[in-house]
Amino acid sequence: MAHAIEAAGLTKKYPGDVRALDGLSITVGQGEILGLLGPNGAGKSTTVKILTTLIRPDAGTAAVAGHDVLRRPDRVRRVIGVVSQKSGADPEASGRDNLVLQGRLYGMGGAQVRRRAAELLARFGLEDAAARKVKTYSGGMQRRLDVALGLVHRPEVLFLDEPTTGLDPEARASMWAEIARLAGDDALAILLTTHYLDEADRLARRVAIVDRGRVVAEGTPDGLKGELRGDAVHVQWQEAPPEAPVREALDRLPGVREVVLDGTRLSTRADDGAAAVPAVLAALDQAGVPAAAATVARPSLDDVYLRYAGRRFAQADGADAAGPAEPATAGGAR
Ligand SMILES: Nc1ncnc2c1ncn2[C@@H]1O[C@H](COP(=O)(O)OP(=O)(O)OP(=O)(O)O)[C@@H](O)[C@H]1O
Repeated sequence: MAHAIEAAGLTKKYPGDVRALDGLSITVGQGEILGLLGPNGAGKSTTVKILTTLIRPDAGTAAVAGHDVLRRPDRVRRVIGVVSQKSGADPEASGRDNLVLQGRLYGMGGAQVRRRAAELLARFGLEDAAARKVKTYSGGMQRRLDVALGLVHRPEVLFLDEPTTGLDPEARASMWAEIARLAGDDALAILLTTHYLDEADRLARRVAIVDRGRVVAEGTPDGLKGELRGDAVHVQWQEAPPEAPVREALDRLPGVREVVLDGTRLSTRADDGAAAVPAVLAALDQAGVPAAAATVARPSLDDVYLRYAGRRFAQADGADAAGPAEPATAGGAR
């Protein structure tokens, strides 16, 4: 089997002429986490629905664990685990009963299913809460149970649709560790959809950036960031400056390129960010548009997204999904 997941040229239109997928292609190998990264509405959930046989594409092909999703959906369903955005657990039942019921749905018998439930409760740190109703669980515990439910029947391929949305930092970190173990120790192929750039950066061996229904960039997080030459320089104003003098000032500076002005914030790239900051600030001062602060950062996935999608991730997402930038050198803040 070449790949655990192989999708090529997927297209999908919804009523109202919404083109959710526009020729999307991805592959995921065994033991690999592919991060499908994109803002709200990019087409991530539609991709997962097609690969998990919930909906059919208008065109394109897809196979999961070697089974064609259109011709053998029954086989696909037996080898996949799906953890969707909305919890599938019964809040009125205990964690253990939820796991046992799920196992029975997959045809697992008495002792076997109880053993598997106990194993998963231990693995996900839910032993003490095993007999409690799920509605009394914290958000992090519920999410861990959701992942355990997706694993009861020992799938080969796991789909995790935004697994950490709404979790606090501690619960996110423990979920990340568990997901990494699933790909590492258990050699599961994992398709992880997320709109958190830092999550993709941290977890995924490869990232596919999806914008408007297609993959616009693909590679390892470090590889994608490494393709962006030089440093990212971010400039901040108290109030949005007029665009023309800002652009004219920066156009004249050698080594400064790819200027994107977005309200009070400007992003640009420079071969040597630390050296460029004083020149950038001086040029803006001279042009009558003095900035409040400037910082230098190593390129982030947000910068990668900006390069390929032509807009900032958070701007497309309508939320601060990018997380804080990681400053490598503090520039001339003032
Ligand atoms: N059943 C549907 N009917 C009509 N339009 C739909 C339907 N489902 C999704 N869409 C639209 O298709 C596009 C892609 O949606 P999709 O849910 O795949 O995006 P997403 O990347 O998963 O976003 P999110 O992060 O919000 O889940 C969006 O414009 C969405 O509004």
